[in-house]
Amino acid sequence: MHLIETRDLCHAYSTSVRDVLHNVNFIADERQRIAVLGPNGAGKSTLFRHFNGIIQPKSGSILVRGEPITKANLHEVRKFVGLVFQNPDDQVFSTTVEQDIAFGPYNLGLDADTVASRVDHVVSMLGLEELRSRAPHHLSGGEKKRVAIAGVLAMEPQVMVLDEPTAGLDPQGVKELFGFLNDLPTRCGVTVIYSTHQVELVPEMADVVYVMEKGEITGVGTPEEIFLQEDLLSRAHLELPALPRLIKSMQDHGIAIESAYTYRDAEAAFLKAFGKT
Ligand SMILES: Nc1ncnc2c1ncn2[C@@H]1O[C@H](COP(=O)(O)OP(=O)(O)OP(=O)(O)O)[C@@H](O)[C@H]1O
Repeated sequence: MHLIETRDLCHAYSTSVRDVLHNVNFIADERQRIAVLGPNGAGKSTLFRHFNGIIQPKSGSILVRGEPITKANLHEVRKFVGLVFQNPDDQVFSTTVEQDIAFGPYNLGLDADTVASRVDHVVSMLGLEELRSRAPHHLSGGEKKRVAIAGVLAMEPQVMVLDEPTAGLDPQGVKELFGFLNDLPTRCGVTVIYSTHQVELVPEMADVVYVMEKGEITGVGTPEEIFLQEDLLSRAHLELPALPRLIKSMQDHGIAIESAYTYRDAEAAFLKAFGKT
């Protein structure tokens, strides 16, 4: 049984002239890191909103732990699948950061001690100690983003869905956040699904990559399988990350070097190509 599965999912907003999602088949399993890539308007956010029942399919289905989402299980589904919105202002609204993070766990009906210990835990996991008593509306965009993530994490979902989590973060913030998300499956047994326009870190940070274009899934596979398909990438306005791009250019110039996608593999490929191993 999959944690999340969509079958031929179609969606149209009331104002849409065409389907915004068309026959989308998507699967998320335990402890996976799944990247969803695609140009603006491809339908990534719309797909994510189905995962915890914010919107419903026009046709096709969405199953969470093998069950369709119904009014009766919506609360359980939202405990199981946590969604971090693209814009943290849609999520962060309490008087202090601490209260904001506590909001979700309180809504789950947890007692005050459990809520307090969950807040402490995520504050330390995300390094938010200095922000705890600050007013969220005075935080920078990147700080707000971390608070929004902490609020969802404090509900201890089994699946964390993050809509462009790195948008608005500085390079160090992107690196830290990806490092943090990368550890979640092994550290907490959580499945991480995220959309991003930053392909550079995807080879390091995804077991499975979905590519979307105009509401359809146009590619699915490992980062290596996806980044090998030049046509697929260009149609979806995606670039090959810098390291594999450099290696490919060297190969095109006749230099004998093995293809590599992650930093570690690329380093090994360079050392081997230049006789240093
Ligand atoms: N609430 C809505 N009502 C009507 N149309 C919508 C609504 N939300 C999104 N759309 C439309 O649905 C399409 C898909 O939008 P969506 O936000 O899902 O794409 P996305 O891939 O997440 O894009 P981005 O990378 O820009 O965030 C777009 O054409 C968008 O204009």
